[in-house]
Amino acid sequence: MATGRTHRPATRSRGIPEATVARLPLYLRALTALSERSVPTVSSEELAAAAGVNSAKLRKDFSYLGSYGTRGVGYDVEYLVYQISRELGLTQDWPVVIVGIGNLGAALANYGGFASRGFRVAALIDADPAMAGKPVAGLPVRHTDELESIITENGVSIGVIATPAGAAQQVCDRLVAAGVTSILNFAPTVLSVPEGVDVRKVDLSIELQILAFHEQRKAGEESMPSAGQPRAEVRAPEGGKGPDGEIPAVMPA
Ligand SMILES: NC(=O)c1ccc[n+]([C@@H]2O[C@H](COP(=O)([O-])OP(=O)(O)OC[C@H]3O[C@@H](n4cnc5c(N)ncnc54)[C@H](O)[C@@H]3O)[C@@H](O)[C@H]2O)c1
Repeated sequence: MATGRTHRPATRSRGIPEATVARLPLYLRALTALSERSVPTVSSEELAAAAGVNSAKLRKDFSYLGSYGTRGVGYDVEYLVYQISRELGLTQDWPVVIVGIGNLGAALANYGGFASRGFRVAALIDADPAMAGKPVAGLPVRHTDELESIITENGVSIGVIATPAGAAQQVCDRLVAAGVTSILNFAPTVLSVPEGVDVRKVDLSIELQILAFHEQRKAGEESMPSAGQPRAEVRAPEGGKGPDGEIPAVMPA
């Protein structure tokens, strides 16, 4: 769902391509589900299907981790969960701040899935003085005046921006100046960041627009005259569909 824009090379220094890094969370999600069902091993085909990824690509991805599985047995689920978590840096706790505690920011703050994946919401920050001190998801909202001290005191390196688009760049600049080096941006605007700062953005309306494209194409196919008639070519967005008909809108190749 997120599109990334980083200043990093396509291959990280440890030799794992960015596209592989982007698929690791998909494998981890599928493996975690298997682990919760106490499944001990999984074949590359089964795991690829569960993650919505091609199995040859999965084997190539795992070779970067030095994980080749055992012929006839497959991959050890628990070990892969550990290995991928370690590779993604999830074996440590990441304090995160959310800036902009409106409809979206409050919903994100209330989402329990961050904590279970190693992301602790350290503080909720908003510019509205009327919100300061009000509890949201068990945390008092802090005023933006405190942004820099909150970042420093909590050792925060990841910031989430859920402000209106017009405020996002200024919030981003303050976060970066205070020491944040990774930003998840929900505001519908492109952020400028210095070298070494990673930005991922999430835009559900872009996902809906891609689905609308496919809906339109399906409707066009249904009303198409029989074979032999000329038809206009409609190109699918880059990436095409996944194995289960899923449209990987932003999955890197
Ligand atoms: N990415 C997505 O899929 C998606 C989905 C929904 C909303 N959004 C975007 O998320 C943002 C928030 O949407 P919302 O519905 O929660 O809006 P909202 O108006 O309910 O909340 C915005 C909050 O940001 C605060 N704010 C404004 N300027 C600020 C600043 N400089 N510093 C700190 N806080 C500030 C406001 O006081 C308010 O509490 C918008 O940009 C919206 O377009 C994105």
